[in-house]
Amino acid sequence: MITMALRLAGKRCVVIGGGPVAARRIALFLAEQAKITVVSPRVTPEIEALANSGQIIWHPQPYSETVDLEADFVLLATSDSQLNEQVAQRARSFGALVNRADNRDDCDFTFPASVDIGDLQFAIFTGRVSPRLSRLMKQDLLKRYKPVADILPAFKKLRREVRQLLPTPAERETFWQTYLGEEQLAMIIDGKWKRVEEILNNAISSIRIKP
Ligand SMILES: C[C@@]1(CC(=O)O)c2cc3[nH]c(cc4nc(cc5[nH]c(cc(n2)[C@H]1CCC(=O)O)[C@@](C)(CC(=O)O)[C@@H]5CCC(=O)O)C(CC(=O)O)=C4CCC(=O)O)c(CCC(=O)O)c3CC(=O)O
Ligand SMILES: NC(=O)C1=CN([C@@H]2O[C@H](COP(=O)(O)OP(=O)(O)OC[C@H]3O[C@@H](n4cnc5c(N)ncnc54)[C@H](O)[C@@H]3O)[C@@H](O)[C@H]2O)C=CC1
Repeated sequence: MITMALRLAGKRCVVIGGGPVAARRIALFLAEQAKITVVSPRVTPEIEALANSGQIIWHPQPYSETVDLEADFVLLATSDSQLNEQVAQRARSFGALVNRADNRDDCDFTFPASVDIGDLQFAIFTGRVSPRLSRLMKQDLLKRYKPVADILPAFKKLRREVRQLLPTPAERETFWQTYLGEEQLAMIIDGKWKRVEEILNNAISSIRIKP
């Protein structure tokens, strides 16, 4: 299995069904600027608002064979399993990649639980075993790694300084291996970034004063 971050700008995405599961996934595709069409007699208020503001197209009707499934991605999120199955087959005949919210074994791709904390991003899969566990681990990661996300801007500056001071990749690798290890990560998680920053700054200063 390959896990990857896809660029979806301009890609066509058709969503059948408009409940909370569809709403969650629409938000993800929309954030990547995909072109989204939803077909569903009823939708959540979030989906309705997106349609009203022209960010997505909503056809307020049940699925029928006349629905255009020529798309890059088709998300099946109705509560009718038989329908999901039937549409999955038709969508694949048009070459679309299919996700079915109700059947893990009939998905060409699946959604991870994703956590964004500033520039820090995690994607969690459980091999399709327990989405509930994914959700719980997501909460745990959010709490645990918030301090790491918070120091990324300061870290960016330090990394730039090291890059300027040490001309070769090998020297930079050695620097980071020497001064940033498991112990320092544990300190950052523990809220002791200032101490780690001091160590790194001292190390950088000592390179500066070398002849
Ligand atoms: C295989 C996969 C395919 C896919 O849908 O892409 C799939 C399938 C199914 N989910 C089901 C149920 C639930 N799903 C959630 C929640 C999430 N489900 C997500 C992903 C995935 N769900 C893919 C696997 C990813 C992996 O490898 O872990 C998350 C991570 C991402 C997202 O949905 O955006 C999101 C976490 C949200 C977050 O980020 O917080 C909850 C909990 C809740 O909502 O609180 C429940 C109820 C409790 C439970 O069952 O655990 C059912 C049974 C339906 C039924 O019983 O009818 C199926 C069908 C089946 O298993 O066959
Ligand atoms: N993968 C996941 O993360 C999860 C998957 N599920 C599964 O996904 C399904 C959808 O979940 P929810 O959004 O919570 O369900 P929901 O019942 O709130 O929404 C279903 C949507 O499908 C629409 N719909 C029904 N018949 C239709 C038709 N013939 N044509 C077009 N649209 C139709 C409804 O109008 C509604 O908008 C659940 O039935 C369950 O099997 C449930 C929870 C999480």
